[in-house]
Amino acid sequence: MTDHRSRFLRLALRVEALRFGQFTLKSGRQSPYFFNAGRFDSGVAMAELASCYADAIDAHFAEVDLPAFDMLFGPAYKGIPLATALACEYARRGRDLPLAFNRKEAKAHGEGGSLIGAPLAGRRVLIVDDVITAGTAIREALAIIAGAGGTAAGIVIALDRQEAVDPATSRRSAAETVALEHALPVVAVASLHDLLALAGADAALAAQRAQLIAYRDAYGSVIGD
Ligand SMILES: O=P(O)(O)OC[C@H]1O[C@H](OP(=O)(O)OP(=O)(O)O)[C@H](O)[C@@H]1O
Ligand SMILES: O=C(O)c1cc(=O)[nH]c(=O)[nH]1
Repeated sequence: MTDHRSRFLRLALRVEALRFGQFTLKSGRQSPYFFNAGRFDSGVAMAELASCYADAIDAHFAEVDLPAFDMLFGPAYKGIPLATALACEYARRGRDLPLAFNRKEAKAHGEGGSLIGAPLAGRRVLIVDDVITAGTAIREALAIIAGAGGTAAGIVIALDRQEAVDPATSRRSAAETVALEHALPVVAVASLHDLLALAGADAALAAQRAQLIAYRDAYGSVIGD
């Protein structure tokens, strides 16, 4: 497993952003695990997370000659601190990227509207979010960017849960579906596959493995090892 994957998973377990139990997802599915990006709730934890995102992005785009994106967008709510922390990490690495995010409810006073930050028009925008399950949040973000005159250049998430939108009809994951439909790269720092690999090698996680596999077999894009 590449360094940024295992660093991220161990960090997420340490700050209890990754937890095991029974959770209801936005899609209504009952999941034996949950990734709560709200638990990166200190400067050090958020800075470490941002460095994992930047390493994953740089590894993915290493072969591209021109900068593949020139702006970051964080969808409300959890994408907002993630995109902001990533912008700070890129500044630390010598790249100053414009940054924007949205409000879930438009504001009628003051500056008004639902977009905050640098203008999206004419930019190649990298969407920064925490997790993809069914892809609903990412589709909304794509519509916001297009509506504001920007061009989506890619999507980066911390965790790809690798779930099919409707497993009865297709086992293609939501992330792969969005990638194909919009011809966009979807970069995940880590995936359920990586979490299962870690669970297989780590005695403290071994007890979770059977439930993760049962869930993956019910909803996942990948079945079997
Ligand atoms: O792929 P999906 O099925 O859309 O699920 C993943 C999305 O769900 C959560 O967002 P939520 O809408 O709960 O908002 P939050 O960021 O305000 O917590 C999460 O932060 C992802 O953005
Ligand atoms: O599908 C979701 O709603 C979801 C899954 C997850 O692991 N984390 C999260 O914030 N949302």
